[in-house]
Amino acid sequence: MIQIENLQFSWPGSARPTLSIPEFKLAKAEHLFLHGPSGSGKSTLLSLLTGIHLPQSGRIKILGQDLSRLSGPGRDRFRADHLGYVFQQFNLLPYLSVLDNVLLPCQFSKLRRQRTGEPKAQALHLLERLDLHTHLHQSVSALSVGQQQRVALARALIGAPEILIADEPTSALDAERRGAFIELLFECAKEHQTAILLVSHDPQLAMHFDRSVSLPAINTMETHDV
Ligand SMILES: Nc1ncnc2c1ncn2[C@@H]1O[C@H](COP(=O)(O)OP(=O)(O)OP(=O)(O)O)[C@@H](O)[C@H]1O
Repeated sequence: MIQIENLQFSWPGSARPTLSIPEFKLAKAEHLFLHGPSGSGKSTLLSLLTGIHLPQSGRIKILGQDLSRLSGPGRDRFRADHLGYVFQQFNLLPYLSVLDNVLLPCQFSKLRRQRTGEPKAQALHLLERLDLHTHLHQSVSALSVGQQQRVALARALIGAPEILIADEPTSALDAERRGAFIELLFECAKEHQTAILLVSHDPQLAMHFDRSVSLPAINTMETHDV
């Protein structure tokens, strides 16, 4: 699903690479928990896996596709077709309703639209599972941070992408909502054989995953804030 070889990435102006990863793999349908100290490069790695940034050297293959071989618009299309993602800042569109935000991936990707069959019905189902069905037509900017986090999960899951990438997706949720969030995540993943790569500082989440990896263990650069 994900294959990294000899990856090197430096932020512009940085004296040394943030990431230097000789090898990393995520298998089909594998659920991986990624952790590491603040500043160790977890979000940077996710931005490379989602094709938002490109490494200066090395290779990232997602579903066999080398991301560096795609154009910018090609990477956007690839991401829309195959990846569901929940970013730390959610990246919801504030002027759209909850329902329309969840439906967005089906507008950007014909593949995701075809996989859902009936996008609106699936959006409603996901929002109901996340206890957001009474907020369907509300603007997302009027929601609490925890509610926005759950909208971002529903948006990531619609249309059954092959890989779900999530950066601290439960940080704003209370224990009960975190339980519902994780339950839905794994239920959808099981149903569609979705691989999950989830970054979190919450060690309690690790037990739900097949494998737990510390970023400093795979990154040969020592970058974290001490
Ligand atoms: N847009 C950017 N431009 C320049 N440097 C950046 C940028 N984003 C992150 N960095 C730097 O890259 C390093 C890794 O940051 P990153 O956000 O990937 O860490 P992280 O492990 O996700 O941290 P946290 O757990 O606090 O979210 C840090 O030194 C940070 O300052």
